[in-house]
Amino acid sequence: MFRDAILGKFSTDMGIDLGTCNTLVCVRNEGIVLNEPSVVAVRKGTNIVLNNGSAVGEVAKEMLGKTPGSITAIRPLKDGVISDFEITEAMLSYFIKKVHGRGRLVRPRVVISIPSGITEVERRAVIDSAERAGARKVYLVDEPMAAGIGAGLPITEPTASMIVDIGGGTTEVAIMSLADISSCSSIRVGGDDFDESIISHLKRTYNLLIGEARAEKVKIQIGSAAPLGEEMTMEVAGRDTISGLPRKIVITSEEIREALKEPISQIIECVTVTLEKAEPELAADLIDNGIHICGGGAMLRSLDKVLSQATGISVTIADDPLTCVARGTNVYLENLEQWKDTMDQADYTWD
Ligand SMILES: Nc1ncnc2c1ncn2[C@@H]1O[C@H](COP(=O)(O)OP(=O)(O)OP(=O)(O)O)[C@@H](O)[C@H]1O
Repeated sequence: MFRDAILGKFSTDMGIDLGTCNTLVCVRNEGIVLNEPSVVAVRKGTNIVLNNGSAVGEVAKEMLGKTPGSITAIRPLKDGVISDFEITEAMLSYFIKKVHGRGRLVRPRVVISIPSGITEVERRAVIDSAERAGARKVYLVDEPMAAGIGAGLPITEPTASMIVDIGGGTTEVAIMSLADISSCSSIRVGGDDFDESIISHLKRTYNLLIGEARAEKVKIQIGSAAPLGEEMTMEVAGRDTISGLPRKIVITSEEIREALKEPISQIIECVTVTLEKAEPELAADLIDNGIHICGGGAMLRSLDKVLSQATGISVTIADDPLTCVARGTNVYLENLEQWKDTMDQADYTWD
């Protein structure tokens, strides 16, 4: 305790929401200080990060799908978990250095939010990556708890709070009460699967190939889960799979909605399964308390409406849904001294 307090004076403890699409870093008393895409650009076939280790985040995302033969832009997390250990380490190392500053003498303590459904091996990979990236001590917190806190839900009270966090690679659904998770489910379906569905639809229907970045633009510009008051159209360019040449087409919001039906119904099923597992008293509370949704996927037009129709419970989109988990992680960070003994933790072994 005393050692931590002294070391804390020389380091900047930080909270990290390590996401499939975006990584957010917060610092005690300062809030969110970094919000960048979880992308790293490397020399092809190696783990050498370009620009002397700084081709990470926004710079690297711009390269996704546009890299020449010698460069690859990698997303080191897939479906909410680390799929490329070394690249994740390089990415975390860059972010930690950027926030912590090279001049600091002592390695920081780091609180990281992780999906609740991941395996012990996957948890260990997060801890190892953070330690090797420069953390002195790593504390893990459950993403749904952090999301609930970030959304301002009364998760410590004896009443049910339900959060649905629709990220890029995963959807986490949890019912919480008295500062604990009562029931939860997680599926490896999220906003990225919406993009994949759009890519498949254009390929199947129009023989047009588009990349992930363009599919995401289509989703954000005209994507929806329920009919819109005024339907929209959008021009999309890609490569014709038959002629091999670039081509432009005009698509409608109706057809994109149809293409998104499959991943949306998987998310709805995950929510209803969690509701079915809830204790009767907590299920009853939810009639009044409603469901809160967050994560970037929650911003898909009328997803809240469709979810409410399917469950019969009111659905609210949390304020600033993309930063909910990071803001909740920040609350853990602010209370690290009081709460650290209750958090899943791993020590850095000093030589
Ligand atoms: N306006 C929007 N409409 C629909 N989807 C959006 C919008 N803005 C962002 N998204 C999507 O949100 C997803 C990213 O959300 P978020 O940053 O919460 O995920 P993450 O935390 O990185 O992922 P995970 O929690 O799965 O690890 C992406 O799929 C992105 O396309």
